Amino acid sequence: MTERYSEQLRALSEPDWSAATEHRFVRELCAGTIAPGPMRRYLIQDHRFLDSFLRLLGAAIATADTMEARLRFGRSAGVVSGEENTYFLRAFASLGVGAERDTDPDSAPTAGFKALMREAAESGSYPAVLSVLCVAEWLYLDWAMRAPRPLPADFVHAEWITLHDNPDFRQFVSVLRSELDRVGPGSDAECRDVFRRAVALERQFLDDAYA
Ligand SMILES: Cc1ncc(C[n+]2csc(CCO)c2C)c(N)n1
Repeated sequence: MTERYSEQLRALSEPDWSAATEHRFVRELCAGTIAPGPMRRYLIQDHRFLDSFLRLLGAAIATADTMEARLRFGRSAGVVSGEENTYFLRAFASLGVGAERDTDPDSAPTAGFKALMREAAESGSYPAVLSVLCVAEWLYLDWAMRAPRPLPADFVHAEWITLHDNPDFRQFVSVLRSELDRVGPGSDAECRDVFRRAVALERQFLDDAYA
């Protein structure tokens, strides 16, 4: 039996995929034991990631080759712009994040992600855009769905997990994987390159929370 194309890409991205999904940040977040310092640093950097991510979703809306996919990306853009953004604002208030939200420089992995997302968006290539989106969503679902229950009491921890493991999000990851299975093999070299670089950056992004 041949493996799904998206699963082949995931396997090729090892050992970075497992290093990210089993990262110290993930373990401490899911246990509710993560120190405020790394949580703050992570969220400040991640909020910047979200801005470029929205641009990438815009590129997916623009480059998708079916209307059905375009509609799905449009709905996801609404979620990221709504619920997800308010989580950041409430979490910043709870963690006492002030001016550093704007003044801290971009970390190297944040800058790398912004560059990769811009590159994919500007390529105009639906398979390249899908490769980055698929990593950013599927890798998060992969660790979030394995979080031990009950979830931590602090909403800063618990909500970051449920944002990445809920029925709508699972369905979105399933669409992204099906789309990549469908169009990826026609642009194999490009997808392998972009997917692998995105997974390496995910791992570095998590490492950076403890830098
Ligand atoms: C470095 C980094 N990689 C992936 C995600 C996950 N993520 C980012 S935007 C988005 C879409 C809607 O939730 C998702 C799942 C993240 N937050 N930070």
